[in-house]
Amino acid sequence: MPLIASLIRSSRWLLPLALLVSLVSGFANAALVALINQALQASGPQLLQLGVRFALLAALVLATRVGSQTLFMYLGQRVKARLRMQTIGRIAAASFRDLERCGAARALGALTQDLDTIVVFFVSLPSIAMQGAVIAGCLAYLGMLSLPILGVALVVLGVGTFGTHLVGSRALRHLRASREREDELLRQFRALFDGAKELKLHRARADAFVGGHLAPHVEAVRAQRTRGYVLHALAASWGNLLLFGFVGLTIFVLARLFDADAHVMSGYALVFLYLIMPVEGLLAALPAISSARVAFERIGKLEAALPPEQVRLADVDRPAPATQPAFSRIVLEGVEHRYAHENEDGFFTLGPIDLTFRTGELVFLVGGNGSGKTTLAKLLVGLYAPERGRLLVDGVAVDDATRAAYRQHFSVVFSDFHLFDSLLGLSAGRESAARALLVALQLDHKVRIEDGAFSTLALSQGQRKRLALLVAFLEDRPFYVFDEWAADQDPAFKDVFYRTLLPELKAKGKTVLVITHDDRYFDLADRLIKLDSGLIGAMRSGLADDHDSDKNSGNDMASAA
Ligand SMILES: Nc1ncnc2c1ncn2[C@@H]1O[C@H](COP(=O)(O)OP(=O)(O)OP(=O)(O)O)[C@@H](O)[C@H]1O
Repeated sequence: MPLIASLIRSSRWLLPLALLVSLVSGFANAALVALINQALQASGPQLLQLGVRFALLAALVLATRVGSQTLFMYLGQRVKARLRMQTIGRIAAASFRDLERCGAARALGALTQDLDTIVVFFVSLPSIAMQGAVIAGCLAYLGMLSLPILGVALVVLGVGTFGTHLVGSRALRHLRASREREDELLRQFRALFDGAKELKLHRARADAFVGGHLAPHVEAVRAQRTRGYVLHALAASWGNLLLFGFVGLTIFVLARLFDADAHVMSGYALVFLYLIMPVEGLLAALPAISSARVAFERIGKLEAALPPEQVRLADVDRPAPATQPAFSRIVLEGVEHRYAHENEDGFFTLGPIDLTFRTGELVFLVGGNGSGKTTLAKLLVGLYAPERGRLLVDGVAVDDATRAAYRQHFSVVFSDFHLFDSLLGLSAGRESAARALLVALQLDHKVRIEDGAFSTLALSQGQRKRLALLVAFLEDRPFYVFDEWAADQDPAFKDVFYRTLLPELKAKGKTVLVITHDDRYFDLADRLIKLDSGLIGAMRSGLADDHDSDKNSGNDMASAA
């Protein structure tokens, strides 16, 4: 698995060191058996010498055990942090469309549950390594006592491994399937909170959701996990059965056949007693190993589902020129986007769209629900790459490598905006401007800005939208897009938005696209574009030279409203 290989590489010398310490601990532990067996036959000064060696060896076992456990704990947490950052990096670098397709539940599951499973595995690695070393050491001692019996032990080991592998792979299938179901559960858990109002207000809905939706999923996960663990328990029992069979066969049959003396017999007894614990320990670790395998697979799959956008970072970091406009024209040329609806035959197709936006224009985008306005905005601002057609900035086409840089032209408040609780990515010098905006947006009695953070986000939806507008103003980008921003505002502030704030932006030379249903203000726009089932249905232009730049601009303005 490439993910494991990269983790092993990134741990550099720590993992081999931790493994080495575990092996030393395991072998030292096995050496104690031989020493104890010798001590059983010894007397006088030899016994004293063996006693000192026993004490030293026991100290070594304890010290290496503590050492390996500490190292693996440290490694486990380091691996978790590294994987977490790697996964976060992948999510942050993925395209918006891939993020939408993937969904938050899957990514959250990977970032929490799968990473925890991997850490549990890492933390159990020292005991696995030590137990492996004890078994190897015991087998070596067995070989010193009797080579034919070692041969039998190896055959038994082979049969045992084959059997546990067969059962274990079936168990793995169940664990894999139950983990998939858990992503769905995570999605449903979110609905418990997001839909709390709707559930509280409708008893039958709450019962149907909890009893009819959540409970069967919880039950299915339980059943599948249990099946997986029971199969692992069966594999472990199979291993134990073979061990006991081998011990019985050796003590009661083979030792007699090979005529073993008392020293060899006590050696067998000790080796077997010593073997039982680590063999059981290793078999008990099988579910943790399988779960970690599933977790690694899932993180790998998530990373494959979220390939990074091809970005020329130098372009993204380049500051936008403050004095001259960043563009004079943005052109959408035959642009199309299609959503495939899962479990449905239909597709929603936006476009082909031909449009031109110029510096300092105030454009209104109108249209019925589901006509494609937000989708068009996402295409315009570069969140979606057009499936057909292209975007041009002053004649230069935007491509995969320049799309991230292109997006930096826009400040957008979507209708499902997210408000961060601090002014991320804005210089500290913007705080005084932010305070002035709080006053202008009539929020200064509610919210303060301290150390670059809002004092509260516990606000009404309309107030939160004003804060989102504040953030957009602070960004001071050349192109503004507002998606039904005024829908939650009171009539007085709606008026401020349309009659004061928008003209101010325009006066500053900003291009503004306003998605709106407020027909009272349509006359304020330089241009009105109407979308109808994904196509531009009508346009009204206030600019004299507009009609020659847009192929769709010949329609009558009256029909637009
Ligand atoms: N993430 C998505 N995945 C699949 N289909 C989508 C997605 N977002 C929107 N759609 C579909 O695309 C169509 C257009 O949606 P869009 O949000 O662009 O419309 P809109 O004009 O902004 O609507 P409204 O005025 O209701 O906000 C809808 O029919 C919807 O079913």
